[in-house]
Amino acid sequence: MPWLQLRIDSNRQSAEHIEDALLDAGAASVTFEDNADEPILEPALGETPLWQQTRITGLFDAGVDTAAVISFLEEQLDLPELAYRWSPLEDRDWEREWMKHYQPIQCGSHLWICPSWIAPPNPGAVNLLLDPGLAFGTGTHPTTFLCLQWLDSLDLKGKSVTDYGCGSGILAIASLLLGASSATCVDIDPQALSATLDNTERNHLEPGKVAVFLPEQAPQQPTDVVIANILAGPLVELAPKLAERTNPGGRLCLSGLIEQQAEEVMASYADWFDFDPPAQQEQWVRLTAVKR
Ligand SMILES: C[S@@+](CC[C@H](N)C(=O)[O-])C[C@H]1O[C@@H](n2cnc3c(N)ncnc32)[C@H](O)[C@@H]1O
Repeated sequence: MPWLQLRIDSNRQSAEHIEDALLDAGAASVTFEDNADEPILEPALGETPLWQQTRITGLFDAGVDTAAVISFLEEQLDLPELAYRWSPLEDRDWEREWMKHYQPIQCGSHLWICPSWIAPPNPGAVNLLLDPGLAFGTGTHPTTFLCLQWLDSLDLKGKSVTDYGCGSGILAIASLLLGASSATCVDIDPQALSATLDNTERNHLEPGKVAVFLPEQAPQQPTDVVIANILAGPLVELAPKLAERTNPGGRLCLSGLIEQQAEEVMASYADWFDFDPPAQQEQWVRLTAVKR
């Protein structure tokens, strides 16, 4: 049977609501991707970040009444003009087509991010198993990739790590697999905290090594490494808090900002940290520093 796929780009907060509406409209399955397709212009420090965008794809039988589906969704989602795109998908391999997008990614000399349905190409490497889900962080986005490359370059043996804005927990889990002794994960989104715990289990890490918290509940205890892949605005606001969370001589990694925002972000941390030269991929910049 041939299929039709319906793509909707949305912010991540609405993604679950859209998933429910697609299933209620008769979708056979719904999948999510971090949407890194659109070029970023010059967002102000607090502007909605690109990484909050999610592409939601519903798969429908080709005989579906497309107009009825759209009017059902517009009504359910209370969106009079939903932005969407229908496209056909061949019967033979729709599932494989979708899975093909998630290939193992090498991040530095040791670390690979591998979807759980593919045998790790290098079994002797440090293989982090991760499947795409609602929480951000599959390793495909440059902001995450830059952090993973940096973690891979460090000697993390016995270090304590804070992953502030943990999403899927990918950075905390990578740190632990690379030798860190414990990880404190913080996120404003409870769904990210449960995804982090699920991914910890998937990677056969001792549950006691990872602790997850909403920001207001997070202990203030400093750690040896602090990583935050958020947005320039929150990174500036969080500067005193992240400084307090970093041990003297400890390392900081900030990601989720673009070149034009780097100077302002660095200035807000300058009272406590000495910065390394920035690293860049596409328009995204990663800042790393040592606490004095
Ligand atoms: C870009 S995702 C990063 C996820 C993952 N750490 C990675 O590198 O792929 C940013 C995450 O930060 C969270 N977040 C945004 N603002 C935050 C804040 N002020 N405090 C804590 N978490 C925040 C979001 O919910 C989201 O899960």
